[in-house]
Amino acid sequence: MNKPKKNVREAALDVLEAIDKHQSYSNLLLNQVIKKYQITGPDTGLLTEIVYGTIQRKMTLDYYLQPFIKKKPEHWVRILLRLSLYQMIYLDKVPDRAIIFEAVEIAKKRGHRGIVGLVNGILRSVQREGLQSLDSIKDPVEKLSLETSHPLWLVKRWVNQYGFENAKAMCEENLLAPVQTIRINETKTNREEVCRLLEIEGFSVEASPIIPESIRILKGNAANSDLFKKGYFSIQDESSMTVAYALEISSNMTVLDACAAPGGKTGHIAELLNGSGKVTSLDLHPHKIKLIKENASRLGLENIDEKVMDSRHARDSFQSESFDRILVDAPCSGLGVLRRKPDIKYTKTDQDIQSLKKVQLRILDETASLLKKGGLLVYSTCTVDLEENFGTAAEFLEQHKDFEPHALALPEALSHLVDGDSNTIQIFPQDFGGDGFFISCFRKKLL
Ligand SMILES: C[S@@+](CC[C@H](N)C(=O)[O-])C[C@H]1O[C@@H](n2cnc3c(N)ncnc32)[C@H](O)[C@@H]1O
Repeated sequence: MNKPKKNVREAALDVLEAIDKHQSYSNLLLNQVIKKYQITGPDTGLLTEIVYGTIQRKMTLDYYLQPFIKKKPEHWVRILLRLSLYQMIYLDKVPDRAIIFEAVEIAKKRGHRGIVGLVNGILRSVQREGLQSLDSIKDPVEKLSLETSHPLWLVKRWVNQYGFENAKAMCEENLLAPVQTIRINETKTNREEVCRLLEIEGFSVEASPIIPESIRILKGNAANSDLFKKGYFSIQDESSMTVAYALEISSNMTVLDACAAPGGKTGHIAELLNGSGKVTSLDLHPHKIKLIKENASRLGLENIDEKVMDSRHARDSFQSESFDRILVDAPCSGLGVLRRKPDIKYTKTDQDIQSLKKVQLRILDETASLLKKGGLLVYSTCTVDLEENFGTAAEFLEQHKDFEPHALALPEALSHLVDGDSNTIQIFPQDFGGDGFFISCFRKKLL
């Protein structure tokens, strides 16, 4: 194995600095740095854990560091302190003295002697004196915010919307690493076969108790399996897989996926159509349309038609009433995927929610006329927010008297999460370990 071109902690510092500076997504930057510095094997896991863990716990780490910091340090020094403290508190595998040694070496490379002394001094003081307790914070909401590193406005909002216990369970779940899940491409193979082949390859797997065509990967990264390259499966979260169920797909249907990239749900719908019908997949960004094409070709799906298009102007390109099903898996605040993209929690604001709601309603409004009478329109998001989700769904119905709520069709294992014949579901990350997701279904009236 080649030696990586950069030490893992230094690489972690680079990624964390770039995320803060350029507001870039952690997953994209991490992948770039792994490639650039040729980081492989267990080092990839360690780098990922340090980067994600430090972001996930940023507010808690700052709370612990605060009594030891007398003067505001340079930005990179604060990040170095955070990532070192993260390892000291949450990573058992490396002794504190090794973590401090590494931090000091990085400080020597990057800064002057004063900074080296500062980093060494602060980390040694933490080691000697221990961490200030969170128990001195009397307000339970403020304590939850600091304990789980979720901004106060967000915790307050969730407590108001869902109650303290639900908000707490969600914040705690958001700190856990998600289990990787895959969706079997049933046009090529079946779940038993893929389970068997993955186990031969050395993966540890179990059949999903939630989705009949899904497998949970308990050990290993399924993206590295040959079966992935052969198109036997896609990597997709279980909550995300439930969306295609709500569309009630059957053979020969024409389906519009109005916000389709990178194509997770497009692929699922095309598989359910099993070679018949057609999925028309739109996305605003050409580079993202490329991802849908690559996925379709890997999965061997020929019933997908990808187009770069702003769905807010879809009526210019399609005749009215030309689709049996429409999916609007809308651009959203993403508060249901904080385990995968923890940086979102520090950058999103309640103003973002307001403007996203407008875009979502605009796309729903534009595409509604493209649906055939009797057809189903599904609006979904990967967020947990009452106003954004239920608010948009309610406003859509209010403005479109030709639509009515349609009882959600879901995998059997999720029926207990829906009230009677409700047309909506809010999946919380703590429900079964899937992403937070909202799904709602409307039917266009026949008359
Ligand atoms: C939540 S993601 C969709 C995920 C996708 N359905 C999947 O399952 O892989 C939302 C997508 O909407 C796209 N988007 C945002 N605004 C759009 C618009 N006005 N028209 C079309 N696509 C848009 C974004 O580029 C993004 O890829």
